[in-house]
Amino acid sequence: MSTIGDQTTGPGAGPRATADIELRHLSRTFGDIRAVDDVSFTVSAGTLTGFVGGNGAGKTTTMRMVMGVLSPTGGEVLWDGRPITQLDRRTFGYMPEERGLYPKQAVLDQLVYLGRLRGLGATAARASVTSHLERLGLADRAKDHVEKLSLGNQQRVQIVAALMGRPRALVLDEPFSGLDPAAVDSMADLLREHTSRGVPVLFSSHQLDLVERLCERLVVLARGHVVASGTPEDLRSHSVARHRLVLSGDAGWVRDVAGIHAVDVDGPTALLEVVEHGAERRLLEEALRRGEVHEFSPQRPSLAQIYREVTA
Ligand SMILES: Nc1ncnc2c1ncn2[C@@H]1O[C@H](COP(=O)(O)OP(=O)(O)OP(=O)(O)O)[C@@H](O)[C@H]1O
Repeated sequence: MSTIGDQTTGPGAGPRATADIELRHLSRTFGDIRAVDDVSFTVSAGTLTGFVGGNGAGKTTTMRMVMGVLSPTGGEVLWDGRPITQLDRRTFGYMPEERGLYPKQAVLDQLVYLGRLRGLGATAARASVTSHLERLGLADRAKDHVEKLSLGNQQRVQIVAALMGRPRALVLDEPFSGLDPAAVDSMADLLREHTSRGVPVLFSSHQLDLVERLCERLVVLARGHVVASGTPEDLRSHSVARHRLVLSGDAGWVRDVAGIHAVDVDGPTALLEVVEHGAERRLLEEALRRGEVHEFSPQRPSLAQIYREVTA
């Protein structure tokens, strides 16, 4: 068995990895279903990229094509600027949607075995697994059979399986699902250590608050298409501006102001979208004419709001 990497255990040690994963016009059909349709984006070296989209949007299918589990019906995946090979993929850490641990094998033995399959030497595999189990609070469960672990702890074992050694890239399908807040924090720290040494990380998630907190870049998929991508700030700058208005009297009249969409009105408080440039000025003049204005402030759109807009 060949050995990939060195004897170091932590993700932060050793030389930097600096290659990108590029998806170019990737498509996949299943019969009549266009599960993934002309998807292009880059997971840049050292970048944590969140992959979001509703159920059935095509995230898992896309990740499977990146990992060579499924072949594309169109397009290609590049690694380091050239078509990706199975050998390249052996150096990636992958957490598939179907988790596939052996229930009746001890955690440590199973992970060391998986590390050996990934090309790690026996000593390096054991050292990396042990250090990851400690980081994820599972050191005392190393000798337990996987089936004895709670679902959340089985998920932690899956994380170790994907992150151990020194993967050159990470492709993680819902890695945060089922984790408690402490495990989410440990996982986030681990991912940051990988990105800080140049590893491109792509992970899917339905937890938009978490994606917003962690990601430097985002790709939003809907019905097999990329409907938005970029940094959270890029996406925000394309979002419809929202303002909060607080008056001394009832704010119901704002519903009739041209160019303004009243998202929510509750007594003297209104949440508004400015759909026509300059309408906020008209609105404010009218508000001042009618009485006191306690607050008129732009609202920073949440990722959840942006997500609803781009996938509508
Ligand atoms: N092996 C398959 N055979 C037929 N259809 C499939 C197959 N795999 C996926 N699909 C279809 O492709 C579409 C995309 O599915 P996919 O699992 O990639 O979405 P997803 O974004 O990962 O969804 P979720 O968030 O629910 O996991 C869906 O319509 C799904 O039913």
